[in-house]
Amino acid sequence: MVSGGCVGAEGEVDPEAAAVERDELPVAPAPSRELVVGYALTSKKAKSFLQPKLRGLARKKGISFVAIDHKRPLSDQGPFDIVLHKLTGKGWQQLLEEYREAHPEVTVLDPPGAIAHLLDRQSMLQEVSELDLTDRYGKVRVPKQLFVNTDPSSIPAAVRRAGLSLPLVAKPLVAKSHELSLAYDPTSLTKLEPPLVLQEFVNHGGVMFKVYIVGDAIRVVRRFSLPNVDEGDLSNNAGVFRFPRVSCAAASADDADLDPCVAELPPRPLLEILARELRRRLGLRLFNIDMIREHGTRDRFYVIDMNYFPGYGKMPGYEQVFTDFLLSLAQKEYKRRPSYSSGEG
Ligand SMILES: O=P(O)(O)O[C@@H]1[C@@H](OP(=O)(O)O)[C@H](OP(=O)(O)O)[C@H](O)[C@H](OP(=O)(O)O)[C@H]1OP(=O)(O)O
Ligand SMILES: Nc1ncnc2c1ncn2[C@@H]1O[C@H](COP(=O)(O)OP(=O)(O)O)[C@@H](O)[C@H]1O
Ligand SMILES: [Mg+2]
Ligand SMILES: [Mg+2]
Repeated sequence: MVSGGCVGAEGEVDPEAAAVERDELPVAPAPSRELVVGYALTSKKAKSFLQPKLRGLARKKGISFVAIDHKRPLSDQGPFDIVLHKLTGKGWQQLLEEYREAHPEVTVLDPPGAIAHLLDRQSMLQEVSELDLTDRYGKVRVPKQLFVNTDPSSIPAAVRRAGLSLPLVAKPLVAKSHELSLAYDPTSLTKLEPPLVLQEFVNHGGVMFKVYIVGDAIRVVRRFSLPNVDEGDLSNNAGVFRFPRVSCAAASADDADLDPCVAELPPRPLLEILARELRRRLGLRLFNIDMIREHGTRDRFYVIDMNYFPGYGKMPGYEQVFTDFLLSLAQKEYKRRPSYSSGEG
């Protein structure tokens, strides 16, 4: 059996923490009053995220979660120290932007503009692609992909021109739509419904890695994924195969008896660089990366999906990670205040 694994980001040096250690900055006392975290989430998300264990631990640490009415101005509610949100809709975006402008002292997780980058599968992987990460621990790439918004009959020619090889994973442009399919042959490409992103299918042994990011913390879990496709499958299959959400919670692969070459977690230093760079480039603190290892290699990885504020309720130890993260934000905000630097804090 391959044991499950968690990756922490202890290797990173926080310059502020280092300064405190050297006694160059006074240590900020924990905020003496309660930390109020307003949340604007769907009821499904509130249920999966705000589990009793999280609420209980938060209460012990002086954090309270307060539901936000997404139809009313935020300034009439609260006051909040932190706002957590995952709602779409123009009305909400507008209310949130107005609130951010009026209350720069409140940490909004995360800025709507930065989130928008992950809501569209065409822009989602752009930073990973530009980063083109290669170091001694491995390479991280994006599968060759093509955005199509043309007449379906012209898709085979567009695919040929772009030099993409079959089979292709067809993904709706809008990331919150999860109706994906696999197209094995050119004719089946004409049955697809644009706008789509077509991505080369990469064999990876049926296991993928969910890399969860919460501020500076990183945790990784294994999930079952699509099996390899071989030459025989390619010549014997035709058509478009819709596939269900293979990476759902029920399919956690952390306790399965897996081929160690397939199941070995991506090297931690590689994930640390990847997460740090993406946090910085995207301006996001709450997201996840879906990664696969090219079958038959040890160190060639592909990022296939990224999600804003994913299903953290399934991340081992998320209660501790999240409450620590929220407290660290409060500390940072406290240190930014003028009263802190003038020594009155
Ligand atoms: O519902 P959950 O807990 O499975 O979380 C979904 C995520 O599942 P996972 O983290 O893989 O377990 C899911 O991740 P995947 O896209 O399946 O990789 C999405 O983040 C999904 O959000 P949205 O539908 O894209 O807006 C997430 O849905 P929301 O909870 O945000 O609605
Ligand atoms: N390029 C790819 N190569 C191989 N498998 C893929 C590829 N893209 C997606 N998959 C499989 O399809 C699943 C869903 O695709 P993903 O892009 O993560 O969409 P979603 O947002 O619905 O999770 C992945 O978890 C993985 O199992
Ligand atoms: Mg995914
Ligand atoms: Mg997704």
